[in-house]
Amino acid sequence: MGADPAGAAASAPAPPDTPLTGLLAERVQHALHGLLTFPPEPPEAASDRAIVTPLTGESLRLSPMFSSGLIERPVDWVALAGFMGTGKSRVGWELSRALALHFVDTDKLITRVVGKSIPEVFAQEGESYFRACEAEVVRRVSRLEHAVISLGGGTFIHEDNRRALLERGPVVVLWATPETVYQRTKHSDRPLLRVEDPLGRIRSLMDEREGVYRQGTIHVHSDGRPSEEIVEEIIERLWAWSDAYHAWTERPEAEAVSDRAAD
Ligand SMILES: Nc1ncnc2c1ncn2[C@@H]1O[C@H](COP(=O)(O)OP(=O)(O)O)[C@@H](O)[C@H]1O
Ligand SMILES: O=C(O)C1=C[C@@H](OP(=O)(O)O)[C@@H](O)[C@H](O)C1
Ligand SMILES: [Mg+2]
Repeated sequence: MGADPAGAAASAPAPPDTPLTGLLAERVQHALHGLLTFPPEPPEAASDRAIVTPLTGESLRLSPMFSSGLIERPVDWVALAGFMGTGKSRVGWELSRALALHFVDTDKLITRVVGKSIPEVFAQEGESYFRACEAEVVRRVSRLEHAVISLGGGTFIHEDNRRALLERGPVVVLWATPETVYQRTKHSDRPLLRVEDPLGRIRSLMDEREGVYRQGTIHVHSDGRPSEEIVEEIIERLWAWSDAYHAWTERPEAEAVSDRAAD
C-alpha cells in the first residue's frame, strides 16, 4: 500500500470553504439535542434505525452504577473511523452498549437531517454537499459527552474533521482487507463503490486513504473476527490508552505547567 496522506486528502473533494449555516445547521443541532432526549427505541429495532440512540435496557440500568464510579469505563467519548465496510456502524453500536454510552452514526444523522438516503444525497446534492454536512456534524458530535460516534469512511480524511476529532478524544480506526470490504459491501449501495470494478475501486481508494487513517489513536483489525471480539479488544486498548494518557497528563512537569497556567 504506502499512501501519501497529502495526496489522499487532495484527491477527495474538499468541503466548501463556508460551513453549513442557517437552516441545515439548525436542523443538525435540533436532531442531536432532540434525539438524545427522545424515548428510547426498542433495542431490537435500534441497531438498524437508530440515529442517536439513547441508553436503553441493560445499559440504562447500568448507567447509575457507571456514574457513581462503581463501574468504570476507560473513556466517556470515542469515535470509530476507517474504510467502508470495516464495521464502524455495527461495532460502534455494540461498543456503545458495552460501555453504556449514547450512540451516534454520522451517516444516519445526515440521512435524517437532510431527509434523503446517502446515495440520494450524493446523486441529487453532490458529494461536496455531503462532505459539508459531515463537517457540520463533526463539529456537533465533538461537543457531545457520553457517546460513541461511528463516522462515515471519508469523514476522517478531511483535515479539519480529523483535527477536531483527535482533539476531542481517542479515534479507533478499524481495518480490513479489500477482499473483506468487498464481501461486506457488495450487496449494499455505497455511492463511491457504484462502479464497474468495485474491488479495484476499494483497493485504490484504500491505498489513497491508508496514510490518513494511520493518524488515528488506536488501530484494530476486523478481518474474520466476530464483532464481540473486536469490541473486547477495543475496550482493552482504550484502557491502555487512558492509563497512558492519565500518566502523561498527571506527571509532575505537566501539573507544574498547568498550575502556572492557572495562576
Ligand atoms: N466483524 C464482522 N464480521 C462480519 N460481518 C461484519 C463485521 N462487522 C460488520 N459486519 C457486516 O459488514 C457490513 C458492513 O458493516 P458496517 O458496520 O456497515 O461497516 P461500516 O460502517 O464501516 O461501513 C454489515 O452488513 C455488517 O453487519
Ligand atoms: O468512505 C466514504 O467516503 C463513505 C463512506 C460511507 O460510510 P461507511 O464507511 O459507513 O460505509 C458513507 O459515509 C458514504 O458513502 C461515503
Ligand atoms: Mg457505517
